[in-house]
Amino acid sequence: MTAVEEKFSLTEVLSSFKACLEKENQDVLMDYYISGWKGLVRFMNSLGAIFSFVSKDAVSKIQIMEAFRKSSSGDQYRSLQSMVAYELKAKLVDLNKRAEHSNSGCRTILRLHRALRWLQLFLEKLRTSTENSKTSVLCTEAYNDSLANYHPWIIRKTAMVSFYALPARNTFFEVMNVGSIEDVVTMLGEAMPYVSQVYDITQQLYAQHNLLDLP
Ligand SMILES: CCCCCCCC/C=C\CCCCCCCC(=O)N[C@@H](COP(=O)(O)O)[C@H](O)/C=C/CCCCCCCCCCCCC
Repeated sequence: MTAVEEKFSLTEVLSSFKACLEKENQDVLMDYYISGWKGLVRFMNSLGAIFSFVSKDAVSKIQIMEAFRKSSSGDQYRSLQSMVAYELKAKLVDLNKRAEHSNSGCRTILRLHRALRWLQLFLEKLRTSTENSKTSVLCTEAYNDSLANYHPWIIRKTAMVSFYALPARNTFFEVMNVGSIEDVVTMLGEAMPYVSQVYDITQQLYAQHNLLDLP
């Protein structure tokens, strides 16, 4: 690692999800949402090449959202709420089948939003796990209760196989770069409510606009 290369700390990554939440009106701010995902991808890349098929997909979705933010309509993508209002009003979302607007912001964020549910479940399982818990089992359970419901058979099988390559619980805690196991458990207990809040607000926003099944 070079001097300028920062060591990954899960605390900083999860703090992006806290920063996402705008105080006054509970808007979910896009730049922090993207920044949280970028940090998670960095973590996943540090786990080895076997997860590159997952990180490539996450990266391509992050890039779609960054491009929207940098475009001439960038202000409309300031928050998830403003994005939904703008794209729906301008008819920029394919509601029934992928066609003209195959990579709308709404559908792209929906994929990340579903993955956030996996993260929420997985981190909660890690937080409450015991010394003998297997990370592959925790990850599989979290995946089956979330993302797997949206993935075709081939992706599900590939994902399941890759979970066996996850490091052991202790190594996982070390890579998080937070401190002792007790420190990790405390940090997760403090940070996860913000991730859950971001998830819940997004879920409510998408439900309110019937966007939870975008193709
Ligand atoms: C220990 C603490 C930190 C944990 C940090 C984990 C870091 C996780 C980073 C990213 C998570 C995964 C993001 C995956 C996004 C998947 C979005 C998706 O569902 N895409 C599919 C649908 O997209 P469209 O085709 O409709 O555009 C796409 O088909 C998926 C392709 C890739 C396979 C996704 C498998 C997901 C497995 C999730 C578990 C990752 C395990 C990482 C273990 C740490």
